[in-house]
Amino acid sequence: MSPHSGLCLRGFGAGYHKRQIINNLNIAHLPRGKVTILLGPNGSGKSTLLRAMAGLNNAQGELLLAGENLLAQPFARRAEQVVYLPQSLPAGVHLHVLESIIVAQRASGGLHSAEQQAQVMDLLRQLGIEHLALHFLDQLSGGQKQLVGLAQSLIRQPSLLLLDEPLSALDLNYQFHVMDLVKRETQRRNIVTVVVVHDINIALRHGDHVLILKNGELVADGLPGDVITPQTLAQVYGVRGRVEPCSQGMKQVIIDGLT
Ligand SMILES: Nc1ncnc2c1ncn2[C@@H]1O[C@H](COP(=O)(O)OP(=O)(O)OP(=O)(O)O)[C@@H](O)[C@H]1O
Repeated sequence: MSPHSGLCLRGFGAGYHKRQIINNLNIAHLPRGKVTILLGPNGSGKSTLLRAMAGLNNAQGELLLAGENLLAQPFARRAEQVVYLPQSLPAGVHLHVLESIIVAQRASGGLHSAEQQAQVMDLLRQLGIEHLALHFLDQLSGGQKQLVGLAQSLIRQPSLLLLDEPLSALDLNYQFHVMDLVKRETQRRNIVTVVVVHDINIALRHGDHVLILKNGELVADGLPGDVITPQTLAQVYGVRGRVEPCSQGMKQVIIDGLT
């Protein structure tokens, strides 16, 4: 596949009014149809990077999607292509789940109502939360809200999907379910997806590609099995870890302690 069809960052910078967090970041190619996992310690700049890509923080340099620089586009045009799911949904929204997803769908130029509703219900079914369709958002649990946020993001049909810790409030079953769905939809829609997680084993198991940030700098960019090594675990997180095959042959990380 041509590298021009995916996402490429050149001399990318991001930060806040008085504080630059990321300087001159270069990422050669994040492929379409693949899930890239973004790892890094607390405060390393993961959310800042995702928010800047979505146009929600200051950004400089080039953010090329299929060769087109998103930073040069008006915000409304970029918002059609890029969806960012924050770590938590805004509080105090008194809509029911179905309405909130239809609002997101309309914001990106949706369909007519019967078709709209069928598409939303199908997505809720795939996420295993169709029973929550008529519940109010402000009466859901943390994990249920997170699943609704994911439905709001997926319904908008972005070309670049940025998910900031979408698993943090989910139980083990939903973590697997969500990563499977995100992977399936990323492939089916042939989009670029970047997911922030803290669980190294999720990255190993579900990532097609891994980026690791530390202090706003890229310290690894490659296949999960190539970049998640005892050396990077020590360098990035200050832990002693082993990467071992489990009984089914899949790689897993075991942490023995601090370095
Ligand atoms: N609104 C803000 N204004 C100024 N600095 C900020 C702001 N938000 C975050 N920062 C700073 O930017 C740096 C990177 O924060 P960021 O939230 O991007 O990290 P992260 O890698 O997503 O962390 P975590 O894993 O803890 O969510 C931190 O030092 C943080 O203090």
